[in-house]
Amino acid sequence: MAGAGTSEGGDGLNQAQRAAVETGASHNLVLAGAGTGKTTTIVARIRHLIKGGAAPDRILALTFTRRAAAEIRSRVQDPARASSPVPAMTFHAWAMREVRTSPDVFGYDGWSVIDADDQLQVMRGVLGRGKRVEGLKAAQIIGVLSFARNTRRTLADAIAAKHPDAEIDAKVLGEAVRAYEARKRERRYLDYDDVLAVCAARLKDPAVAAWVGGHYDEILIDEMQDTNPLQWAIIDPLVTHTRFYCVGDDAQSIYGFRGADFASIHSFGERVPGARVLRLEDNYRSTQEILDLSNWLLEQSPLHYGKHLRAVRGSGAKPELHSFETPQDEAGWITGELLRARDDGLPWSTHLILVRTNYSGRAIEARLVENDIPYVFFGGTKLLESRHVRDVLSALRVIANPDDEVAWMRLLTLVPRVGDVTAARAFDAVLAARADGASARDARAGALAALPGWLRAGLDAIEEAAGQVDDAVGRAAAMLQPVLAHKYRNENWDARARDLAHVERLAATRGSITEFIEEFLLSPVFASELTAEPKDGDHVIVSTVHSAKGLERDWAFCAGVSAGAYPSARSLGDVNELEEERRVLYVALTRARDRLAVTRTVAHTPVRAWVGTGASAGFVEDAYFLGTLPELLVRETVHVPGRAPRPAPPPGLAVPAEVDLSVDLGEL
Ligand SMILES: Nc1ncnc2c1ncn2[C@@H]1O[C@H](COP(=O)(O)OP(=O)(O)OP(=O)(O)O)[C@@H](O)[C@H]1O
Repeated sequence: MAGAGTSEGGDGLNQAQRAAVETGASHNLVLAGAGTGKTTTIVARIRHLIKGGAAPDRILALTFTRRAAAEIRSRVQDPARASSPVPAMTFHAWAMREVRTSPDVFGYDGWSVIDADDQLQVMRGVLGRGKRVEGLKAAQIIGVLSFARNTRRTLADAIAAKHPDAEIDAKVLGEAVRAYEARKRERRYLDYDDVLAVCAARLKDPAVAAWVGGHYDEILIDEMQDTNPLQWAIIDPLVTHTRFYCVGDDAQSIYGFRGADFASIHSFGERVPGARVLRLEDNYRSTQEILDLSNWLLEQSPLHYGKHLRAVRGSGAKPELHSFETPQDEAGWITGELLRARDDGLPWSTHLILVRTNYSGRAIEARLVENDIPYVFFGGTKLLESRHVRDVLSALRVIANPDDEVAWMRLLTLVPRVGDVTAARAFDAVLAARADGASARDARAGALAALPGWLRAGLDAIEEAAGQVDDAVGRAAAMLQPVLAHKYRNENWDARARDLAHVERLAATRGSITEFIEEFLLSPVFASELTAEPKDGDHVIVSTVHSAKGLERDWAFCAGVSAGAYPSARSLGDVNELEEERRVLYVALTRARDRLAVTRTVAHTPVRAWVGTGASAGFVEDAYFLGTLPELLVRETVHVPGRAPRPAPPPGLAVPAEVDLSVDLGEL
């Protein structure tokens, strides 16, 4: 079995890591492969800065997820010294914090942040008012608009990239988008992309850039490969005012669909004058056999990553490849392995199960539940995006921003016998009263007079508790409890009620309703992370690959690595999407320390997909990543049971019978 990773020096870092931690250059990019210690290095760098005298609050760590931010904070924090924590947060959360703490500089005071679901409501409202766009649905328009903004392309270019075959009337689309933007302005909404766009726009002013940059000695960015051009537009103007320390792996870039351009990391040196590029090449996580399979996968790519991971830990067991007939068989085998390991004394926390999508994990989750195996799912529904939570938040949102039409409509239509028309009329009355100078409370008193009294009284009570956000959440949940218990009576209401208690707890330390909602919209927490109550904290992790960055476990099961899923049939025909799919599988394979089991269901036919329409259309043949896998790299087991041949029919049945296939015409 592999030995422990060897580190030189007393700080647990190897030479390349130490050089990366102690670098004296103003700007640095640590370009490194999976498991080579990027997180270790970023944490050591922050400690190094603090040891060198930097105040923790003059350091900023930007991460891709709330979990990664929490991990950095906890690993940096020296329990012996109660120093103030280093700010570590997601890019969006930080941009919003800048906007909120300096309204004189950024403006947008009193505007509300809306998420994808609200954006869709606003867009549907626009399309419903006669701006129909043939060829694109509301969600697709929102998607392509976001892609254009994150990649800083024109909408026409984004359409050409995302919907090359759609026949769209550009003028009609342009009008719909303008109407959508006007609607957002009118309602004082900032969507997810606006938060970054406001920052990027204001930072173009050199005085603003100097002022913001002046707050930090160093900004560290994790997962730099997933940074998109809009985020670069925030980084660029700050380069002359603070130091940047970026860490990334081009082979782990899996957010191209959101506009990230993994190749931009290669031009870091040119984009950031004076930048030093440092490399980490020794993998401390996995055994060489696991890395051999991961290296092979990257080598099959037409892109040149120039990466070849070496295992400090040396040799171990070969990765396994298991083929099953159905996803249920696959799930059954995985759970069987977990139970066997448990019998052998291994804790549940030995295991990580990686799935491609929330949906594809269902069969495995069902088996885990059936076998009473404690697990936490990473990925899935974001707590603040689930319907019942949104219902309760709508009551808080109308207090935080009385002009919030989407929230008003959601709240009012929860009231029994109130439909869209009555709700819209009540909302218009709130707006009219406010335009006449009425306070929010008086506006509600008039506009909601014809609706049940509990609504007005409940909203007044929430407003009174607004400074104590958990209390405000509790009051909103209590006000809506009867209607929600009825609405979700057949949809697991008890579990939903428990979620609401979690939301109340999350709100406890937040200063205002706006701060609370924005923080959790911009850096989401997954419902399952909070609600799972694993025994003794010992549990299996099931994670989508996109939520698995930074994770590692002794055993990793990569499930559903079947033809049609890796790459997904959707991405066939587009080389960029295809290569992104390869990187998704690469992230999955590189999570295992000792045992990697790749499982799949066997395809009965080669994967062929019809791609595109018009002249460019055609069938794309099998592009399964493991189609050409050399035998030597894995130990393969085929679990498909041989089917017993069907017995021959009894002699009387074997005579071909003619069947009446004509349709009954009835009265015709
Ligand atoms: N110098 C070292 N000596 C011993 N172990 C190390 C060293 N550096 C890193 N490790 C260990 O290697 C593993 C991977 O490190 P880390 O998670 O920091 O890598 P990473 O580059 O961020 O990985 P990924 O990008 O794949 O998530 C961890 O278990 C870490 O503790």
